[in-house]
Formats: sequence, C-alpha cells, structure tokens
Amino acid sequence: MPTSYDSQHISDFRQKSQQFLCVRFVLEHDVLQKILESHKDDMKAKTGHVFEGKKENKIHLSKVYTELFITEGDITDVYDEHEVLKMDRKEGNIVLTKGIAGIGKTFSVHKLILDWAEGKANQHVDCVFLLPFREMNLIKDDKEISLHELLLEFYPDLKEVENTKFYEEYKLVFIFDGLDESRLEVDFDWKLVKCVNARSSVDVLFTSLVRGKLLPSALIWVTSRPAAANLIPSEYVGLFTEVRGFTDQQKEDYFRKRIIDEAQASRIISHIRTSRSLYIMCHIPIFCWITASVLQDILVKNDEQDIPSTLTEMYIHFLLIQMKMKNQKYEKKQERDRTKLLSSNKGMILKLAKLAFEQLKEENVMFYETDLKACGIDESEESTGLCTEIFKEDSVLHERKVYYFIHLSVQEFLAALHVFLCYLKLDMDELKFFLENSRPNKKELLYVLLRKAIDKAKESDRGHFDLFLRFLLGISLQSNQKLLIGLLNETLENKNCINKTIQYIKQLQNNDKCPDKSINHFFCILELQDRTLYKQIMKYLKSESGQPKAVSNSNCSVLVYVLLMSGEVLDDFDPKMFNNTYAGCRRLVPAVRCCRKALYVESNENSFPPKILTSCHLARFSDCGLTEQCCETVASALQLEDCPMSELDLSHNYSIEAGVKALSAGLKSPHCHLETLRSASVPRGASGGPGTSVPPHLRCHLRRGCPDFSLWEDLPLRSTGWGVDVCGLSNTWIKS
Ligand SMILES: Nc1ncnc2c1ncn2[C@@H]1O[C@H](COP(=O)(O)OP(=O)(O)OP(=O)(O)O)[C@@H](O)[C@H]1O
Repeated sequence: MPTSYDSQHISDFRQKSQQFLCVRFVLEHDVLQKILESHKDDMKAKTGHVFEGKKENKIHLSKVYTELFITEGDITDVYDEHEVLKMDRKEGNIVLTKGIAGIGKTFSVHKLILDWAEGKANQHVDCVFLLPFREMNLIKDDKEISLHELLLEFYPDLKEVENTKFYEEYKLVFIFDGLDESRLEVDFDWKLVKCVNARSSVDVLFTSLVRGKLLPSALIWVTSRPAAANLIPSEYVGLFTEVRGFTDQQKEDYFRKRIIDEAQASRIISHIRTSRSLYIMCHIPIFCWITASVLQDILVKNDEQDIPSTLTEMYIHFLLIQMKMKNQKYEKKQERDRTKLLSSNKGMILKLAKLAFEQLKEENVMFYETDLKACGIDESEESTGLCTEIFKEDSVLHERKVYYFIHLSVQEFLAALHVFLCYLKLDMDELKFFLENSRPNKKELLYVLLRKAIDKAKESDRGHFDLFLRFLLGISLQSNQKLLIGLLNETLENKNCINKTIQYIKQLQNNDKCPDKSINHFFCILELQDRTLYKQIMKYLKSESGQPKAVSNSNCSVLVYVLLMSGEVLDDFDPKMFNNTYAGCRRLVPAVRCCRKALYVESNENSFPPKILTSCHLARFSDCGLTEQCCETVASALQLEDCPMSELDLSHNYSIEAGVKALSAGLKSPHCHLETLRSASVPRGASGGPGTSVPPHLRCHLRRGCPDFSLWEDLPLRSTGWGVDVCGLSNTWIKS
C-alpha cells in the first residue's frame, strides 16, 4: 500500500509534469507557429514572382496569372486548382496532374501555394512543401538522406521542427513538380521507409510518400507531362487531373492582362484570331507568352507584313528577338537587320542547335557542363554570350550547375533547325537517327527524311518528337527558310516534296488509332500551310445539325479538340450525325462538356472560330456503343456548374450497365438540370455492334422483344427523385 507521503508525492509529481508538458506544449506550439509563419513568407517569396525567359524579367504572379482549364482524368470533370487539396487522403491516395509541356502545371502549383501562403485558400493545411524534381536531381544519386534532411536542403529554417509533433500532428502537403524531369529511378517495388528520420535514397523517400507508408496523413500532389505520368501505378492515385491550358476566353484574358496598352492588346488578339494555327496553339500558355513577346516587338516596329502566322514563324521571330537582346546587352549594338543578326550569331546558334538535338534524342531536358563542352560550347561563352539568354542556370543545392533551355519547345525548335541544316550539308551521319538504313538519292532525300521523322514521331508513345516534327516540317517550307537567311545561305524550292509530305500525313491521319496522334497530324498539316483539313472540320461544325457528315474516326478527335478548345457550345449534340461507328462516337463523347461553356460565350459576329450554336440542351447518345468510361464522362459533364443539358438519350447502349453508378452521381448533382433521361439497355441489332457480344440476360430479353427493365430498376435513380414514365423500347425517366 502506498503511504500518504507517497500518494501526495505522486500527485504533486503528476501535477508538475502536466504543467511541464503544458508549458512545453505551449512553447513548442509558439516555436512551430513562428517557423510556419516564416515558412509562409519564404513560400510567398518563392512563388510570388515569376521569371519569364530571363532572371531580370521578374514579375508578380498575380500580374500575369490567368485562370486555366483543368479537368479530371481525360476530359471528365473540371477542377479548380484549389480543389486539389480538398481531397481527404485515403491510403495511397495522391493527386496526379498531367499536362503537355508549357501548359501551366508549374504555374498552377505556384498559384496554389501563393494563395495558401497569403491566406486566401486551403487554410486547413498547415504547411506546404514544394519539391521540384529538377532541383531534387541535384542531390547526388548515392546520397542516403532522411525526409527531414531532404526538407532541410530546401527549407533550412525547418531545423527546429525536429523532435516536435510537427510531422505527426500538422497537416502537411508535399508538391512534387515535374516528374518527367526526374533523373530518379522510380521503382515502386523497391524498399520503403516509414519514418521521417530514416535515411534512404531520394527515390525511396518519394515512392514511400506516394505509397502512403511515410507520413500517411500528408497530401501528395505530383505533376508530370503525360509521357512520364504512368511511372506512378494508378492504384496509388486517388485523383487524376489534367491541365488543358486556356479556353478561347482565357486566351483573350491572358493577352488583356499581360499587355497593359489596351489598343495593342486588341490588335494582337484580332491578329491571332485571323490565323488558324496560332489561334489554336494559343491554348498553350507558354506559346501565348512567346506570341505576346514577338507580336509586341513587331507592332512596336510597325512591321505588320512580318506578323507570323505559324508556330515555326513565331519561333524564328523569337530567336531573332533573343539575338537582338543579346547584342544590346553584351555588345551594346542596336542591330536590326535580320540577316546580319543571324550571320553574326551563326556559330553559337549552330552549337546550341546541335546540343538541343543531341539531348532531345536522349529525352534530356537538363544538361551539365560536360554536355555543353561536347557540343563545343565553353563556359566563358555561356556566361558572356548568347546562352545566358537561352539557358537558365540552376545551382540551388550548390552541388552541380545544370542548364536547360528556357522552354522545351525552344529546344525542340533548335533541334529541328539542326536536323534541317544537316540535311543541307548532306551530313548523313547525323541524319542516320531518322534514315536508319535507307540511302535515298539527293533529290529524294528531304521527302524521305520528313517521312521518316513523321514515322518516328508516330511511333513514340511519349510523343516527345511531336513538336520537333512540326518545326522540322515548318522549316522545310521555303517561306520560312527565307526568314533564316544569314544562318542559311540559300533557300530551296521544294513545293513538290511538301505536297507529297502533306499527302503522306493525310493518308496516315485517316488511320490514326490514337486521338493524340490525330491531333498532332492535324497541326503538322497546318504548319505546312495547308488549311483544307481545318476548313473541312469547321464546315462539319457549322453545318446543320440534322445532316449526316461522315467524319472519319481520326477527324472525330480533331473535331472534339477544336470544339473543346474553342469554348463553343452545341445545341443538339448527336455524335451519330458526325460518325456512325461506335469507335467514332466514343471519340466524340468528350464533346458533351461543351455545354459548360454556354456561360462563357458572348455572341460576336466576327469572332473566330465562328460561333456555331447557342447552348447544349439535348445530347443524343442512343446506340453509340458507350462504355463505362464514356458514362463517367457524361456523368461528370452533368455535375458541371450550370450545365444546361435538359435532355439526355442513352438508350440502346447495353454496356453502360457498368457505368450506371457513375451516371447516378451526375444525376444527383445539384447542378444537373436534366429533365428527361432516355435509357434501356437494348443494343443496336442482336449483334450489339462491331466487335461486341450481347450479355446473356439481354439476349433473353431481346428474344422476348422487350427491354431489360431490371437493369434500370436497380439504378439508384429513384432515391434521387426520378421515376420511369414511359415504357416502350426505351425507358424514359422523368425528374419528378
Ligand atoms: N495560368 C497562367 N497564366 C499566365 N501565364 C501562364 C499560365 N500558365 C503558364 N503560363 C506561361 O507559360 C509558361 C510555362 O508554364 P509552366 O512552366 O507552368 O508550364 P509546365 O506545364 O510546367 O511546362 P513544363 O512541362 O515544360 O515544365 C510560364 O512561364 C508562363 O509564361
């Protein structure tokens, strides 16, 4: 039995230790709050300013940031950047955002962090860490490091969080930007660490976080170009999103925001509207930035006849602007003559172009000093000459300097220039990469080279030659070669070769299996200044809705692309009017979301592309061979704010049985204004359409000649206030 002295002693001790813990807790809390405040300031400084092109061009993010169009998965839902962090993390749940080069992934990451740091959004989060892969690469491969130590490399002020409850009790967000740039070996079957102080390689720390084994309650956001996005197995991803760039309205907002002179902004916008490929390309923000720089320069000089209308022309002008700035800065010369500018910088451009191609072949976006030397560029040249204008130099972790072109598209442009120059010099060794064993004669060489480059780009699932190809085709045009005189000595008259190349692409385009390739081929044709396909697509879109149009499967993808990026809306959307095959209809499903844009469209007679119809009320998906995935796309369109769709026909699509759950989520949405839903699972004919078979239970119903109501009776529709109204070959559900 304890004595009274003992129990008094114990109770005093308890009281004191509780007081001590309390004091410690308060002190710890105060210390952590201070650290978090200073971390927020640090993050504001890191993300508040953007450097576009050069370090000197520092500008506040809010001055240029324009809203982006972000969707869930492959065009299935629209997401606001801030919603990314609303998700509650279940085991292994991360957000993975993909988007092509220059589409605005890093910008959206910075915007989200800035809004958080300024107290405007996501205030349930205590601390956000930005860990760009580009900078993580600078940590030596063989270095064993703990997560805490890794964070200290980026945020040294966090030293004092060690031995506190910071990692366990605070809501943390880790943003890993640019997975595609990672030189880490990301292997998800490899080792794991579970503790913030356990040392391991950086890739193991990353995979452990993604798998939810390390800091399971933290939120993880990873961004990547599409090609590298599948490095993360989908089972670890809770939410896929895609940055799709600017819609038409957002493009205009961008130029009006960035160009303060309103009259100049209007001139630039109206010029872009008149050029098809420029207008479409401007959904990519980096391209808007290059366009704004080039057109401002041209308009200041009043050289309107010089205004570029294709991607290649734009990049040639951009190169000229870079030369001019370099001359002004380092040589204090005001050289305006294009030919003289190019010829005086020829040596350097050629070396950079070689570097660009060598690294593109290896799929590298970052290079070290040794890579520069291998192309004859030495450091002194780099620090006093042209490279500083084209390269960014990074030495964040003070271990190694890395270089990269100000944007991948600039690298792709220079790489294409290199290949074209090799063709002019008949440097067959350099061209072997494309030509392999073929040995065409001189007359046929350019056509064979272009054809092989087209094939190479088509074969690459990762699409890393797509833009390069567009530049190579562009530079092959005589009109563009004229702009490059000074670098080139003469131009080539090659109409025949260009026509053959256009035919070759069109022929491939007819059989494209993948929507991305169809779209790239469409752009290639535009880059060669052939507008026939574009005109045809616009004709389909403008023609009367009740008329069948026989659009090929590939062109269905192009049509949806043009439609979505234009912000146009359809009144009565019937995919079968465009293409009567299941495969074609499926490619058209994403067009349902055009309804969303009814809100944004203002009627303007002169707008480009021309306005088509006013709003989408009726979507006819009867007998389109819809899959479960298509249902999800339709369902999420129904959840979009102010979706005006009032009638939806999904009858005769037996495979949507599997998508019924997804669909009901759309129908339950407070934004869904649907009044009539036509359903029933009777497919086209007994065969059920190409390459499909009718499920046994449906076959039985078909024989009896009546639809299978049981499938739809099970729908959780009744609970959402829907009831079957008409019984016939298709059920009609009416919102009660
Ligand atoms: N929302 C935006 N508002 C204004 N400008 C933008 C926006 N998003 C991107 N930009 C412009 O495009 C450029 C490239 O954007 P960003 O670096 O975010 O692209 P990214 O998708 O991360 O590309 P990459 O995959 O090549 O790293 C920016 O430097 C900026 O000029």
